[in-house]
Parts: sequence; structure tokens; C-alpha cells
Amino acid sequence: MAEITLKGLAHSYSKSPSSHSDYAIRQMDHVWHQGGAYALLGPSGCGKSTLLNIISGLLEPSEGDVLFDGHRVNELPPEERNIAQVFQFPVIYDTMTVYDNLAFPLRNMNTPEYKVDPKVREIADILDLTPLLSRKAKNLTADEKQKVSMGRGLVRDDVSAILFDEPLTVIDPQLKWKLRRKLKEIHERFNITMIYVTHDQLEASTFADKIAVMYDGQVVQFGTPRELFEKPAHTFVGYFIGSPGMNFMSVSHQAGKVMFGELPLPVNEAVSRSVAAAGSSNIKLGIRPEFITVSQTPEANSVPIEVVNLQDLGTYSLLSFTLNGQLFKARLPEGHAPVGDAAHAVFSDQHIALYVDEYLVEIGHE
Ligand SMILES: Nc1ncnc2c1ncn2[C@@H]1O[C@H](COP(=O)(O)OP(=O)(O)OP(=O)(O)O)[C@@H](O)[C@H]1O
Repeated sequence: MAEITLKGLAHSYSKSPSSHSDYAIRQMDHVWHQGGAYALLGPSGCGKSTLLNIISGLLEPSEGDVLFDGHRVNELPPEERNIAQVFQFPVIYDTMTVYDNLAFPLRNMNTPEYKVDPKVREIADILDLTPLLSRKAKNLTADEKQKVSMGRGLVRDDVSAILFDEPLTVIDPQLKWKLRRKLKEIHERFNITMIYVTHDQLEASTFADKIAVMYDGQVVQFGTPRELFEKPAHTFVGYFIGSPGMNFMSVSHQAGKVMFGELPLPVNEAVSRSVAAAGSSNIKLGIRPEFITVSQTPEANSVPIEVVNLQDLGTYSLLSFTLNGQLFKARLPEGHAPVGDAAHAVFSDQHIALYVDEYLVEIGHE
């Protein structure tokens, strides 16, 4: 079992990094608690695989420490870390049977056969692989192969954490949810720390209790799926989480008003005061598409908008509109869509979030 701590961690693939952009991982402090089901979520190139390889020992970080239960493991090779890694593409021996594939990690540690057999059968049972035990791995389907790959990580009793690097990429969409559920089941049964890397928010939130959102080499927020939706700590989280993501307006404070370009925004006193106190030229207001209401006629605190497109998605409509030349999205309940090109939008004050230099700042309600 392991608690994994990353302390002052940074990594550059360049031998002599000179600027921020030379780092795949930028200064990171993070703790993965023992037994947690975590996801590491972020877009392509943000550093997810680099981080996973540093944890598993495939890569030595150029700065900082990796600690397992408080012990520094920077120089320990993967086989001495008791960590299993499941990759995008199944890592199995095609010419061996499923049984021998599952037994391999145990036999490799000279485990006596009387101990190998019950363990292989237990894991095969959990993964629904029992009927396939005598089959050659090369004859399996992609999802069966990936299950064998996972099984190889699970057979060892001493495994303290399993790292999954986009493990469902090669799996058919209709089987993905089944395997995800299986992983959840395994997590509950074995109390192993699991870190699941993905760029898919749905995959992350159905697997993990807590999600680390990575952006540009850093974890910008670590929270429950709900926290990421309700209180994005960074503009990237607001944009990346949600369907569609948060709308942002670059604003300034002029002559007592919050200005979105040339347009004064009818925000409440608390928002206005917080924008005035922000002390930066990079101030953004964020509003989720769910918290914009649209009407045909002007209402208190509404702004005039131009309708661009309306998509009927069954239980709700997705409205694209422009305000001050910028495109916004609003998610409207059935029957609330405007008719025609001109309409009026209200941004719910209590759901407006303030971002200064891309990070969330609490709006001071006095
Ligand atoms: N072996 C390497 N040598 C040099 N640069 C690398 C190497 N591996 C990754 N990088 C760079 O490090 C950054 C982070 O890459 P990484 O693969 O960790 O991101 P990722 O989030 O896992 O992306 P993806 O989902 O596309 O795999 C990228 O800019 C990438 O180009």
C-alpha cells in the first residue's frame, strides 16, 4: 500500500532548460492518498504520461522528489516500486495462454506454483476471464487482451498502486463502460491506490473520486467531479469541464463600472467591488452555459444579444449567441429558446465567477 507524494517535482526533457516552456512538468507538490481512486485529466501534451512515468519509475525527474509512504524512491527502478502500469495498448505475451500471462509476474518472483494457481484463478474470476484461461492470448479481442493486461497488474499481492495510461483507448465504445465498472469494483475490493490517466472528462468522473486536472505541466485543480464543475479553480478547468465549457469575458473596472470591452455589464455590487480590487490587467468573469437565461424582451440586468444558432438537444437547447463580438453558449431548458435573431440574456449574479491571472478569486459578499 502506498501514499505517493510528489515534492517540488519538475521535469524537463531538455538537458539545460532555460525557460518555462522547456518543462513538461512545472514545479508540482501533490499527494495521492493510499487507497484513492484518482484520475489525471488533461489535454494532449499537458504532461500526463510524463508524470505517470515518473511515478512508476520509467523516468527519473530532473528536479524534486517522489516519495512512497515517506521514502524517497527517485532512483528505484519500476520493478522495485511495487507499482503496476497498464498502458493504452495491452502488454501481454501473445504466444502464452491467458493463464500463463496472468501467472507470469508471480512466477517471475519465484512464487511457488501452489500460491500462483489460486491467485491466477481469483483474478481471472474478477475479470471474467475464467472461460478463457487456456486460450492463447493472440486469439483474444482487444478488450479481453486489455483485461489480461490489467490482471497482470493485479495478481501481485505486493502491488501498492496501479497506474492506468488511457487504458480504454483501443476498446469499443460499448465495452468501455463495462471495463470502467470493473475497475471500480476492483478498486473497492482491493483498496489499491489507482491513478487513471485520460483526456476524457466523462471517463475521469465515472472512475475517480477525485480528479487532478493538468494543464501546461501543472495540476491546476484537484477535486471531486462536482467541485470541478461548481467551482473551477482555474479558467482552464472551467473551459475543459462541462458540456460545453464555461464562458469567459475579459473585463476591466472603469468609472465605477465593470466593462466588457465597450459594454458596461449589469453585475451586482459585490462582483463590481471584487473586479475593482483585482489589481491585475488579466481579469475574467466566468459563467457556465447553465446559468444564462434568455428572454425575448429586456429584463432587469439583461444585455442585448445576437442569436447565432440554436440546437435542439431533446431535453434542452444549446444557444450560441454573440455579445460584444464574442461567442457565448447558453444551455436552455425545453421551451425557453428565443425566436428570431435578437434576444436578451441575464447572467445569474450568484453564478458569476471571478478569475484574476487565470485563477479563481472569491467574490467578497459584504
Ligand atoms: N521523450 C520525450 N522527449 C522530449 N519531449 C517529450 C518526450 N515525451 C514527451 N515530451 C514532451 O513533453 C510534453 C508532455 O508530454 P506528455 O506525453 O507527458 O503529455 P500527455 O499529456 O501525456 O499527452 P498525450 O495525451 O498526447 O500522451 C509535450 O510537450 C511532449 O512533446
